[in-house]
Amino acid sequence: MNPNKKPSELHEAILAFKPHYWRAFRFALIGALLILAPTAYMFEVYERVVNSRSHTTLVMLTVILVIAYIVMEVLDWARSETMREAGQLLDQRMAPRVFQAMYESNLRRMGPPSIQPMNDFRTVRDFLHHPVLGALMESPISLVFMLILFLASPVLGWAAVAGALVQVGLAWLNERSTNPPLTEANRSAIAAQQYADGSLRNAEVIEAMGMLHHIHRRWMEKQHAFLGLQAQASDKAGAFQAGSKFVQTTMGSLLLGLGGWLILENALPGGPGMMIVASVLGGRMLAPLVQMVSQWRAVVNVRDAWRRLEQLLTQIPERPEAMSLPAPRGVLSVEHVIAGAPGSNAPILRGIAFALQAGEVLAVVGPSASGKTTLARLLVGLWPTVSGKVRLDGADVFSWDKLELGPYLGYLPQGVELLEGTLAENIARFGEVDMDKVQAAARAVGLHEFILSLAQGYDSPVGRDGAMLSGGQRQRVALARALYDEPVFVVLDEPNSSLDEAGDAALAQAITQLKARGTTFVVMTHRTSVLAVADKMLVLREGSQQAFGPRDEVLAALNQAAAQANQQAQGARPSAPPSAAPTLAGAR
Ligand SMILES: Nc1ncnc2c1ncn2[C@@H]1O[C@H](COP(=O)(O)OP(=O)(O)OP(=O)(O)O)[C@@H](O)[C@H]1O
Repeated sequence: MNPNKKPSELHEAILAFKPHYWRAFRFALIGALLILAPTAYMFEVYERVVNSRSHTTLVMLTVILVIAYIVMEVLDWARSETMREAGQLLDQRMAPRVFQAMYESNLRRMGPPSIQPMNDFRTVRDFLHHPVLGALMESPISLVFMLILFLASPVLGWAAVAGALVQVGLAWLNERSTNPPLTEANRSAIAAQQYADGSLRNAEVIEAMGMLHHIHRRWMEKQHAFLGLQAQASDKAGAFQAGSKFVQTTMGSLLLGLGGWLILENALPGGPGMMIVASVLGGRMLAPLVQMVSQWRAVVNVRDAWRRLEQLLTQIPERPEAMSLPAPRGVLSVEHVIAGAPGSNAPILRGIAFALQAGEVLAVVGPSASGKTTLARLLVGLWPTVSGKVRLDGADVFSWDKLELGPYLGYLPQGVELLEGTLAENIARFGEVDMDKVQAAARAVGLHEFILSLAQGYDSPVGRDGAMLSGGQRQRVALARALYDEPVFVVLDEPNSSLDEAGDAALAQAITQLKARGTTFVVMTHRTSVLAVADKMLVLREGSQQAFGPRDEVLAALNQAAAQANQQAQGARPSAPPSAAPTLAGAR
C-alpha cells in the first residue's frame, strides 16, 4: 500500500473505532487462553486429587473450573457486545453518508435503482461481530501455543509449524479457487434481485399482457447462473473445509504420537503430561485457521461489499458545505449550456441560451426526444452541465444547497412521483404541514373540493407511489406540491399530460395567479392551453435551440416556416392534397 495514499472514507470510518477493537482483542485473547482450563483441570484432578485423595481439593478445583467457564462465556459475550457497539457507532457515522451516495447515484442514473449499497453497508457492519473476525482476533494465541510446544521440544514445535503451514496453504488454495466463482455468484445474485425488483414495479403491465411467463424465464436464467456459481464455489469450499478439519484433528493425535515417541527416546522433559498437553495445544492452535477456512464465504462477501461501497463513495463524494445564498427572486439565465446525462459523454443539449425575468412564463416545445426533460432537470439543478451555467439570480443552480433552495423552487417531473403518506404531507413536501398553505396550493390546482369530499379529507393516505389516486389526481397533487408555499421559480414537465379540460383550465389559472405575484415558470408542454398564458416560447429540436423569444413572435415564425415548407411540398408534388394549416403541433 502506498504510504502517501489517503485512506478511503470507509477505511477512516472503520479505523475510528480502534479502541473498541483493542478491547475486543484483549477479551478474545484471555478467552482463548482460558480454553486450556479443562485440560489443566484434567491434569490437576489426575495428579493432585487422585494422589492426595482429597475431597476438598476436588471441590476447589471444580469451583475454579466453573469460574473459568463463566469468565470465558462473559468474555465471549463482552467481545461480541464490544464489536456490536462498534458496528452501531459505524452505522451512526456512515449510514447517512451511504444513504446520500445511494440516493445520488440513483439520481444520476448510475445503473438501475437499487438499495444494494445499504445491503453492502449492512454486510460490512455486521462483519464486525462475525465469528470469522473473532477467530482472527484469537489467532495470535496460536503463536503462544506454538511457543509452548517449542519450549517442550523443538520437534513438537516444528511439527506444529508444519501443521500450521499446511492449514495456511489450504486457506490460500481455498481463497484462490472459491473467490472467482463466489464474486461472480454475488454479482449474479444482485442482477437477479434487481431484475425481480424491476418486474415487481411493472407488475400490472406484465400481468395484463401475459408477459409473466417470459419474465419468469429470464429471472430463472439469472437465478440459475447465480445458483450454479454458488454450487461451484460450495463444492470447492467443502473440499477445503474437510481437508482443513482433517489436518486439525489429525494434528492433535499426531502430536500425541510424536510425544509418545519422544518419551520412548527419553527426549520429552515433561513426560506423559507434556505429551497430552502437546496433543491439546496442537488441536487448539489450528482452531482459528479452521474457522476462517470454513467461513471463507463471509470474507468474500464482505470484501465484495466493501469494494462496491468504496467505489460508490469515491464516485459520489460528500457534498461540500454550500455557501448560504440570499433568497432568489426568480431571475433565470441559461448561459450557452451544453449538457448530457450524468456519466455520459454524449451531449443531449447543445448551445442553449436564454434568460427570463422574475414573473415571466416560458413554454418549452419540441418533438419527442428533443431534450425538454433534460432541460427541466438542468433548470432545477438535478443534472450538471458540461459547459455553460444555469443561474437563478446569478447563482449556479446545480451547486446551490438543495435544502436551502428547495422551498423557493417547484418541480413537477414527467413521471409523477408521490410518496407514501397523506395528501397534506405530500403537498407540504413532508415538512411541517401548514394547512393554510396546503389548502391554498390544492385550491390553485382545483383539488380542494375533491379532497374535502374524501372521508379523511387532507389526511387521506395516497398509498404507495400514490396508488390510491387516479392518474389525473396524482398529477394534480404533484402540481399542488410544486406550487406549495408559492415558490419563486417553478419548472413543470408536461404538467397536463393526465389532466382533463377542467384540470387544464385550473393549471392555466394557477400559473396566471402565481405569475402575478412574481413566480417565474418554465413549462414543458405539448398543449396549447399553457401557451395561452406564456410570455415567451422556446423551441427545441434534436437538442438545439431552434427559436426563443416572445410567444407571438416565435409562433408567427413557426407558422411562417411551416407555411413555406407546405408550399415547397405542394410545389414538388402538384397532385398532393393541400396539407393542414401550420400549427404548434407541426413544430413539435
Ligand atoms: N438518463 C439518460 N441517459 C442517456 N440518455 C438520455 C437519458 N435521458 C434522456 N436521454 C436522451 O436524451 C434525449 C432527450 O430526452 P428527453 O427526455 O430530454 O426528451 P424530451 O424532449 O423530454 O422527450 P419527450 O417529449 O418524449 O418526453 C433522448 O434522445 C434520450 O434518449
